[in-house]
Amino acid sequence: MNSNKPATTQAAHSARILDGNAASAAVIERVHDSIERHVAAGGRRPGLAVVLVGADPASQIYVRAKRRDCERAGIEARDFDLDASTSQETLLDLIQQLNDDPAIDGILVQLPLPAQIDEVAVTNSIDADKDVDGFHAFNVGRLALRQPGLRPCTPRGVMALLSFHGLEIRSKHAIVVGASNIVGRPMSLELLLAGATTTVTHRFTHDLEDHVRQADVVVCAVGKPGVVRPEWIQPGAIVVDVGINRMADGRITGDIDFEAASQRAAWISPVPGGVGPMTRAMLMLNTAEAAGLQVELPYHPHSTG
Ligand SMILES: Nc1nc2c(c(=O)[nH]1)N[C@@H](CN(C=O)c1ccc(C(=O)N[C@@H](CCC(=O)O)C(=O)O)cc1)CN2
Ligand SMILES: [Mg+2]
Repeated sequence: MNSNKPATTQAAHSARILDGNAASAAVIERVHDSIERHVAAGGRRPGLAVVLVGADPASQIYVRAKRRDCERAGIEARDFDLDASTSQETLLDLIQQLNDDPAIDGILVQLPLPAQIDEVAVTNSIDADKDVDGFHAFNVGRLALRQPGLRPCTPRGVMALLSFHGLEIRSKHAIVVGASNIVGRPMSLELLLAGATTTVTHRFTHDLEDHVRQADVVVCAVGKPGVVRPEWIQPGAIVVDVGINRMADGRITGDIDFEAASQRAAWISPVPGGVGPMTRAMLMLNTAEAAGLQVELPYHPHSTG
């Protein structure tokens, strides 16, 4: 993880770095402290079921990293590695057992799932109180109605990354590029909740350039290098790159040309070392919260609007 460019290669650029490695380490440390205090007082260690179906190489990397994060956070990870040919019925049966297991506080089913399995049916079968990915329709609905419960990890991680660096986004004009269920849509709800004027663009949007040019905050989550051109970025904007694109040489890169965008933006998140580690840190935070623990955060969360 993070074996290529470190997050600190900023000397020649004007933009400051939104450092996901530092911010995520600080969150995991607080989660760890809270759990160890709870266990020392006789409480049960939080348990996370980590379910991986098949052998998608990227998913294997993420799941391995999440299991390592559990060790750092003091969370008991229980591993379920299922064959790629697993039926939907078998997976739903496992989820039912985990829903009923009092030692399990959180259930994570790594996405994407193999084609024979309906992702929506699976995410909605998880007990909403154990839905540490925040993908269940009930939890997304709560976010939409300003009653946040368990919140999707990547959008919550973006908000935490901004807060960690002291960035206030209330009243700013934010654009979300990409409207996926796991990032773009809940991202727009998080930004609304924090009081940003929020535009969501997607594959049917005309004039993406005009929208980006007006934005104080650009969150790009498409998974296509170059989809937002650096010259569209307003000088002084905050740029959050959620894209993860694997290049032929094995390196990963974001959706936006980091070097060029750094010449215009005031703040920018790198790939790797930006949003990715925050996604994993929020999974640890959500698991502690699902276990009923209160975690003192190393930043002031955005007030809700
Ligand atoms: N059940 C879920 N599935 C998926 C989610 C999710 O939140 N829950 N999100 C994405 C993938 N994802 C989490 O699982 C994820 C992506 C990237 C990273 C990360 O740490 N990235 C590193 C680089 C990693 C590398 O070297 O490849 C970084 O950006 O620095 C963590 C989690 C889809 N599925
Ligand atoms: Mg996520």
